[in-house]
Amino acid sequence: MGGLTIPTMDDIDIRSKKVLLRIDINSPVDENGKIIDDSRIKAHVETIKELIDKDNSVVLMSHQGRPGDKDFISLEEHSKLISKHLNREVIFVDDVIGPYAREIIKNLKNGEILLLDNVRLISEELIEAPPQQHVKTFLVRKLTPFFNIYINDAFATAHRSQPSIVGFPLVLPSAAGRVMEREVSALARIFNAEDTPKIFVLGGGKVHDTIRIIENLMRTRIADRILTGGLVAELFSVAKGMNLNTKNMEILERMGILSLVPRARKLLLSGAPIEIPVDYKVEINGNVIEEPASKITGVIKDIGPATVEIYSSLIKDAKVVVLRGPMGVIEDERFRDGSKSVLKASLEGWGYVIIGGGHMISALDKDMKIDNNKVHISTGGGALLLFLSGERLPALEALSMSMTNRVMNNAS
Ligand SMILES: Nc1ncnc2c1ncn2[C@@H]1O[C@H](COP(=O)(O)OP(=O)(O)OP(=O)(O)O)[C@@H](O)[C@H]1O
Ligand SMILES: O=C(O)[C@H](O)COP(=O)(O)O
Repeated sequence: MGGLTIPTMDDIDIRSKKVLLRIDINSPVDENGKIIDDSRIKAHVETIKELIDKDNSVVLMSHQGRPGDKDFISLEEHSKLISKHLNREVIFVDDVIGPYAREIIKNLKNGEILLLDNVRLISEELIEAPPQQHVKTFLVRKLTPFFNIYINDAFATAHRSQPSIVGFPLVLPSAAGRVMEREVSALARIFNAEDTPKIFVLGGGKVHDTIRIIENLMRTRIADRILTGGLVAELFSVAKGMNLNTKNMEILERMGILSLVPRARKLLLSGAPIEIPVDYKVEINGNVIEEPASKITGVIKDIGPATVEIYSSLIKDAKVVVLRGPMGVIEDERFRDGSKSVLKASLEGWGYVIIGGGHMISALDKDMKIDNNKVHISTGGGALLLFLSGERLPALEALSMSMTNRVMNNAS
């Protein structure tokens, strides 16, 4: 991807070794600190299974939240969920680099799995710095001697230049795990010039990030069409000179979105193929009504049925469809139709579909048929945004560097 080649588990000898496996099981938790969605945990089962089947002993490392936040919790419950999905025992140790953890790592036998506690208990893990600096951290220096191999399966943390992500690849033979590998090869399709037409369906509330994505799509001339929803659509509607009425303008102002209007105008003037909704579902005094985009009186909450029809027909002809961010306020059942309909059209079309972002993924219904050969559901949030903005992901750079280092070491 982006010219980077990264080693996978097929490129290194991973039999009967002691493996350090960086995963991302950072999960949403409720007010009592209980995990409410274990999809990231489930995603890593395949990589762990493969390592165990190859007679390795596996030490799992992950973060959860950040110090000071409510979701900064121990990984004990995570260990139980990994164990449940793997159907095998997972030892948990409430330590990361201390003598107790190191002793257990040292004595771990082939076929055994150990989960270390939240790696962000080690303050070094919060520092963003280049790999060469992170090689010198206590985390990397204390743990490296116990391992033969480092595998990074944490695509969702690929945008962080932290020691557990970029430090180990410089000192241990390293490779991408199966989740990382799948993400990278699926996302590489986005920048493959041969797969056209490509349609991007961009919605949600992270408008500052999304405008960077659109700027990159223009720079790289990757998108044939960009269909907007959510607050992204409102920004481009204002930039096109539509009158969204005072209430919606106040919301955009409060969220700092109006400051992006000049950038949005510049994109439109440079010929960006951006489509905006022709109608919306709005809320007025608790009631839901449909209004044409030219006559908005309520608060915009979803794209309307005419827009769904136009977007769906465009999506069905695409070779690659990328969906990120919902079309409306999907937390409210009354405003989920827009997101569900564009998802349905994408799944029914003949193109390859990439779905990213927690909200859009949560709009997938259980009865929607998902063909894994043509649908990729990304585990990445921030990492996916950065990737789509055309920026390099430190995790991939470090894995790529590890390969160059190995080639050089073998030659000397
Ligand atoms: N018209 C709208 N007005 C206000 N909020 C909106 C509107 N449309 C969508 N949203 C909000 O956008 C939020 C989701 O956007 P966001 O960009 O965070 O997407 P995401 O897919 O969840 O991203 P990630 O998983 O990376 O955090 C939801 O909380 C939703 O209510
Ligand atoms: O959920 C995420 O985006 C990743 O787990 C990274 O977490 P962070 O934003 O706290 O670094």
